[in-house]
Amino acid sequence: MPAKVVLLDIEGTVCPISFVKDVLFPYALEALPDTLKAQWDSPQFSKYRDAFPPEYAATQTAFTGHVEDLMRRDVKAPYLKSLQGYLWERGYRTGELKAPLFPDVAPKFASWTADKVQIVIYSSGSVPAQKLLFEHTNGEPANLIPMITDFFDTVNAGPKTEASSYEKIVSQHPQYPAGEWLFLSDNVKEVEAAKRAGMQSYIVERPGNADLSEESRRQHKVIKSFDELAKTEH
Ligand SMILES: CSCCC(=O)C(=O)COP(=O)(O)O
Ligand SMILES: [Mg+2]
Repeated sequence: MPAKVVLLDIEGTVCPISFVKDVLFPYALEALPDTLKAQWDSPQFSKYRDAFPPEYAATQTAFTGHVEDLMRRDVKAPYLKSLQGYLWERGYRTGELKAPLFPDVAPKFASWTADKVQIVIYSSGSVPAQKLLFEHTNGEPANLIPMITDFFDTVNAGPKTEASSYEKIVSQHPQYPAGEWLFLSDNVKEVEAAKRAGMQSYIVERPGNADLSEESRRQHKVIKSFDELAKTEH
């Protein structure tokens, strides 16, 4: 059945993993010391600080060490993801940060929109960080937000490797049963969770992504570009 909703992962699916690891993460780490010095006790920053475990929210030194450790290990803790979105905001607003979408992404957003296919995002990045990214892209148009119906992260949906998270996302859009959703992700475990929830789901294999096992290739459809999606699939 053709999908009426396309649910998209971000990192490794619409933009390269290297943009996140080599551009966004270093930007956040560089912005951190000045942000802490200027805003540690400010009402606008305290919500990010207080979301950290108390032992790390106690001092700027402990906080910085924990942020560095989490980013080094790419731990997708919601309180880190929320802080990262805050730290990236200035970079996107000043034009220093711009999301390098794969070339097929923005044109496909336009054709899905023309075909009345809903575009929904589900990423470990926080919803505010997702919105910044899609508002500031290298695409044409640069701001893809008007084409996106909804945004989900691990806070409002749950972990991306659990079927219940995909069920929750579907429950937020009850006019579209799970079978009418197509989830696209670079992560095999996420694809498997979406399938357990009744969605259609394919692996997206982009340059720079982790290698896929032969077993994954046997069990799942793998695409290298959104252009490979036939009209019968969405
Ligand atoms: C949208 S924020 C930048 C990406 C990010 O921090 C992240 O963790 C992306 O993970 P994904 O679930 O999109 O692979
Ligand atoms: Mg991903």
